[in-house]
Parts: sequence; C-alpha cells; structure tokens
Amino acid sequence: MILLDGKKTSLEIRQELKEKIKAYMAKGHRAPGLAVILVGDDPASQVYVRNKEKACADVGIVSKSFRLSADISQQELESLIQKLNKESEIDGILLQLPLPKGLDSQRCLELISPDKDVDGFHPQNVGKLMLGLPGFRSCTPAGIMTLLQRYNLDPAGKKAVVIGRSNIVGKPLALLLLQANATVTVCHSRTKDLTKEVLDADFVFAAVGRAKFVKADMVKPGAVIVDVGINRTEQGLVGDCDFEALKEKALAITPVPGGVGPMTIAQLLVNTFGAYKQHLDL
Ligand SMILES: Nc1nc(=O)c2c([nH]1)NC[C@@H]1CN(c3ccc(C(=O)N[C@@H](CCC(=O)O)C(=O)O)cc3)C=[N+]21
Ligand SMILES: [Mg+2]
Repeated sequence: MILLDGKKTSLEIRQELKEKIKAYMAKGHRAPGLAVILVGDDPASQVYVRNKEKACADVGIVSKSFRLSADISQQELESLIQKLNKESEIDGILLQLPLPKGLDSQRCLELISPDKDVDGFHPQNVGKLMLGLPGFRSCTPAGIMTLLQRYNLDPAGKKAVVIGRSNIVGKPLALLLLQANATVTVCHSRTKDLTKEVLDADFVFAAVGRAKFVKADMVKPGAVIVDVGINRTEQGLVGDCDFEALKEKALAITPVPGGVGPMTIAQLLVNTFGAYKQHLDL
C-alpha cells in the first residue's frame, strides 16, 4: 500500500514556493499578500485559519487577518471585501466558510474580485473551470489532483467515483477528473446503489462528511482512495473512509489527518502566488 502523504507533499510544495517567492523579492518586488476573513468563533475554522496564517508566513506570503464578530452586518462585511478588492498589496482574499447564520455567503463570494479569488469560488472562476479555461481552481480539488500527480497516479481512462456533490469539493473535483480524462461518476444521498458504483471504481474520492462511511467491502482491491472527510469524533479526527480496514485493500490511500487537508492549504498558497504574479504583470 502506498500512503499518499499530503503532509510531506505539501511541505515539498511549500519549499518550492518559498524559493520562487524569494527569487521575486530578490528582484525588488513586494511580497505576495493574502487577506483572510474569519467571521465568528467556530473552533474548527479558527484552527484552519491559524494553519493558513502559519503556512503563509513560512513561504513568505504576508497574511492579513480580519477576525470579525459573528454579529457583523452583511453591509459591513461587504464593505471590507470592497476595500480589500482595491488594496494593491493584497493579491488574494479568502473568506472562511461557513459564515454565521444571517450572512449571505454567495453574495460575498460574488463580490470578491475574480483576480483575487484564490479559493476559486467566484462564478467567473467556476465557469472557467467548467470550460477548461485558466482561472483559480478550488483548493481542495486542485490539491488532490496535485497529490495524485506527485505519486504518478494518473486517472486517465480510469473509472473515478466521487461521493459528494458540494460546490467546494464534489462538483469541482468531478470536473478536474473529467479534464484529466477519467470516466467520472458523481454519487450522492439519492444514489440508488452506492456500493455498486463504488465497487466499480479505480479511484474513489470520499467527500460525504460522515466518519468511516466508506468500508472495505465497498471498494475494489487495488483502488486508489482519497479521503476528503474531516470528522471530529470521540476517537479524534476521523476521515470519511475506514482507513484501518481499507489500507489492506487499496493500492494507495490518503490518511486523515495528513492527507488532503495539508494539500488544500498548499494549493491556497500556490493560488495566491499565481494571483501575485498576475498582479505584478499588470
Ligand atoms: N473559504 C474557505 N476555503 C477553504 O479552503 C475552506 C473553508 N473556507 N472552510 C473550511 C474548509 C476546510 N478546509 C481545510 C483546510 C485545512 C485542513 C487541514 O489542515 N487539516 C489537517 C488537520 C487539521 C486539524 O487538526 O483539524 C489535516 O487534515 O491534516 C482541513 C480543512 C479548508 N476549507
Ligand atoms: Mg487530511
């Protein structure tokens, strides 16, 4: 079994990025900048945002965090986004999701300037993904594709099953897999025979949000398994896959933690560097 080590791969990507940024700065350019907006005090979001800040500092991206109270108005949040859209040293804007109740996340995401949308959530970038045009790609799906590439696991011509159809993972991942020439099936809560679909897959991507949802008897021996789940249980952090049982059967599998999560953050840094390069060229 090959352990798809997202932690190690993300550190490699960060090292590569660090050197590229250093080279730009040696030429006299400013540092790349990322604004991170966190509304409310959801503990999981706080962990993610802290991880993102640390990762930025590590590679030489200046991060500017905005921690806002959960009772901020839609108008105040929109004003902050509009202000950040205009700031020339801010290359990327990340609005941590989910937002507290009462705030309209879709409206906020559409307000972020597409050239600063390092999360790839703006309809313009989603449209570009759909069309196969260059644009920012959603970090979790793009990070997963990079992880597979770095382990030489090519889904071209293979059957890929994505479990979950969210706008931030399932749907964009299905499009990236299609672009990589996989034969893609997207499963969800209304899928009639999930086991039948998953048993057929060479590549399984689990993004359901239920601890150990994918069991060993659901997958074909020799499948590649990518676990996108992060479930906080009494036994600690658990993925959407039953790792202990699946590791005997899989050709390759991602652990949780240390799999997809760190790759998501690495991709955010890569996207921010991409935005920076575009902004320097303008
Ligand atoms: N605008 C926005 N963009 C996002 O990219 C975004 C978001 N909102 N909201 C929440 C989800 C989730 N997400 C993760 C990032 C890193 C880890 C990560 O580093 N995970 C570690 C474990 C960290 C822990 O202890 O919880 C790991 O898997 O090894 C997990 C999840 C980004 N998201
Ligand atoms: Mg993980």
